[in-house]
Amino acid sequence: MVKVTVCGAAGGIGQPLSLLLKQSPLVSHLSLYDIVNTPGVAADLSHINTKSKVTGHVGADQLEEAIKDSDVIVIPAGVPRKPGMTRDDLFKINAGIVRDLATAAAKFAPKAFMCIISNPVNSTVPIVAEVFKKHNVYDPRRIFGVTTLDIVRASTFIGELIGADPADVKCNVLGGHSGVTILPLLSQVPGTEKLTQEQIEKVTNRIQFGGDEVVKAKDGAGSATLSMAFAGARFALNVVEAAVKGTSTIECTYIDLAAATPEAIASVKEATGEQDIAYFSLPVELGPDGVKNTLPIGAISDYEKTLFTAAATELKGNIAKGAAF
Ligand SMILES: NC(=O)C1=CN([C@@H]2O[C@H](COP(=O)(O)OP(=O)(O)OC[C@H]3O[C@@H](n4cnc5c(N)ncnc54)[C@H](O)[C@@H]3O)[C@@H](O)[C@H]2O)C=CC1
Ligand SMILES: O=C([O-])CC(=O)C(=O)O
Repeated sequence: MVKVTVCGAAGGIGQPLSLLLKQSPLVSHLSLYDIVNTPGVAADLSHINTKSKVTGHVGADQLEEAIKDSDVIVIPAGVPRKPGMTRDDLFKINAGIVRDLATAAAKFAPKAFMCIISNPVNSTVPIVAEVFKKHNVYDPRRIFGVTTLDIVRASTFIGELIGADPADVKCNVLGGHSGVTILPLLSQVPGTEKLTQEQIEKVTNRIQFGGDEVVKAKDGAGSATLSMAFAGARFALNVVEAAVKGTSTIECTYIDLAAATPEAIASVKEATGEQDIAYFSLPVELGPDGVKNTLPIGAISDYEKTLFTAAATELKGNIAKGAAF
């Protein structure tokens, strides 16, 4: 029995994400929470002939029921960007939303795997961690910042460039989830040797600012929703599969380095010029308790080293802001 709760389920990400989760035979109860419209979304999805039960819960009064005993909680609740905004500009509104949802999770589903999509991810993950610490239920292995869209974008853009099927292109993307904190490691991807330095820098920048490309194209109507739903479902279902079936999958995800191995922590220190960073996205092997193992960064190019230094400063500021909130 696996209960997955989506908080923000009526939104641009929430609806297609819930649709993709409804298709999984691994989910037995899909619980949809939002402050609006979840009864309709739940009624609609409940007609799909997969075995999971769908329930809709609307408003703070129904949050406990929505969240209670969840195994996985996915949070795409909050406001998206408009052109000209940074992800950090969303902090003012989204920090409080995420804190309140995390508080309910800490009380009613303290063992749930928390998959945080709401931006700014670099800060919202530390917020969730601090809430869980306050309630004495913190396990850093169970809280994840969902950075899967960066990995999905890297596969797509690199695949286009080197003429490979994007589904076969695996590129680790480390660091955080905003602009220069997004660190795609192209030098580790077979087939990129043939790219010029100019091509490498251009595609790196495109991966780092892929979110802006969508925000600009949507022209005031929000940010990535469909590709995010795809990425979010992939991540959440990998977490479920690792927990239920013991399938070992490696996904890059933004975690508290308290859950990382000494080798992985040392590799972050080395790559960032000996900076102390509390949260970082690393290749994580998922298991029955969440983070089972973390892989070190591995060899990186001189160009990638310069990216790590720039990322570290911004990331540290984002983390401190979230933890202090
Ligand atoms: N991690 C990532 O890679 C990505 C993150 N995002 C972020 O995901 C978030 C959601 O984006 P969209 O779905 O496009 O926004 P949206 O505005 O379409 O949907 C957000 C939903 O959250 C709900 N909501 C607001 N306050 C809530 C509360 N207190 N409790 C529960 N639900 C609440 C709204 O009613 C709405 O249905 C944004 O912060 C966005 O920046 C977006 C794309 C990628
Ligand atoms: O760009 C945004 O604001 C939404 C997001 O995080 C992304 O698409 O990567």
